Amino acid sequence: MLKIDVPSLFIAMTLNLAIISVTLPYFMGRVNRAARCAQAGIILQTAGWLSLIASSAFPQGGWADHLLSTLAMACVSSGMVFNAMAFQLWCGRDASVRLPAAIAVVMTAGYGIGFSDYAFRVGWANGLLALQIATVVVTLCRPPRLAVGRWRWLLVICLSVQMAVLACRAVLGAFYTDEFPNFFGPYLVNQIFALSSNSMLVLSMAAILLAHRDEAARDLERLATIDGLTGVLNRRAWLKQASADLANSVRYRQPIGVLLLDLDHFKQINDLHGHALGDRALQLFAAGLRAVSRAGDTCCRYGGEEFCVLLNGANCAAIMAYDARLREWLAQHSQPALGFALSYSAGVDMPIHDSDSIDILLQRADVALYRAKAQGRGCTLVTRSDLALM
Ligand SMILES: Nc1nc2c(ncn2[C@@H]2O[C@H](COP(=O)(O)OP(=O)(O)OP(=O)(O)O)[C@@H](O)[C@H]2O)c(=O)[nH]1
Repeated sequence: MLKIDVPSLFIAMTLNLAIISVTLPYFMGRVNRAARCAQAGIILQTAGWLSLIASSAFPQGGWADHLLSTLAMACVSSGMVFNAMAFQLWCGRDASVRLPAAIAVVMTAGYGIGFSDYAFRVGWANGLLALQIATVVVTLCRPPRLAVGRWRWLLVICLSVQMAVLACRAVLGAFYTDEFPNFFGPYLVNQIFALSSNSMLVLSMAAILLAHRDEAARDLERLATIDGLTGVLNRRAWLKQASADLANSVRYRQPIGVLLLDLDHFKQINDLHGHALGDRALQLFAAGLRAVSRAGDTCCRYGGEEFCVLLNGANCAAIMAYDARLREWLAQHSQPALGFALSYSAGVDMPIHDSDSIDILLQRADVALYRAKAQGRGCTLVTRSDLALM
């Protein structure tokens, strides 16, 4: 008959947790809040298990046992709070974990106060830890704000197993104390808990690393598509999006247009006010584009001091209205923010033939922009006079 030695399993698990706590920051890096929360959660869980094992070295019910066991409960439950924060962040939500945090506080306080009553403390601690995990499972099951991988379901499985075993321990400890008189004894529920804790630890680590990899992939995607200085799309990402939008607008016979914008005398701005203020002018301009854009408008930094907007569902009048809103926004904001008025020239184009590509639209808009510059800057011209009728 196979003998399952409960204390050895718990010691092995605590050792694994300790090794993970030390090595995880090295492999994962402390790159963002979610990673730091996950690492803090694992460190606290390790501290909790170490305290629990240390408590068994002292006389049962004595002050050292009382202190170390209560500390263990505080660490384990707050470790779960930090892990829950990481899960929230990885799902694209804010790190709100009020309910698990409140359960951690209430559970630890009640455990410390009622420590002398074995049935109470075991029922209370295990029951509330199970409830705390249940709140985390429910949150994980809610639809995430970001497209996340299957790690979410892996965590749901791991946590649900832990929750079920904790709930059993709560019931046995509180109502069938004779069958569950201590934590490290060779009782079936202890053996199941020790085995499941070990295997769930391995699976949870895999899920955490997968979640972290998901996030790293999202960061890379963002870096590859967003202009670092202004926060709007870069040219490559915009061209991809604009080509798809143009194809759709041709298919569904919807109007669409391109507005190519170039800041006026930007070299002079850099020369007179310095490169840093030049950068701020670019950021302000991008903020203006975002402020006046509506759903369906996609703007990007086309390069240097040149920007581009694709206006879905917009005819020429709507594009000129966008342009007027932008000029008004800049008139209000550029002087107070920069100390000088920021102006731009722009060219507008819309498709003539179904086969017109986004590159052709941009080429024609660039010709109109060139004419606007030649006419003295600070104005927006359309490529052909008949566009105004579209
Ligand atoms: N501060 C800053 N300047 C930039 C950036 N990218 C490009 N520039 C500057 O933008 C200036 C563009 O100058 P030009 O192409 O001569 O255009 P301009 O001075 O705006 O003249 P017009 O377009 O004819 O009105 C150059 O001096 C570039 O160095 C940037 O990221 N930050």
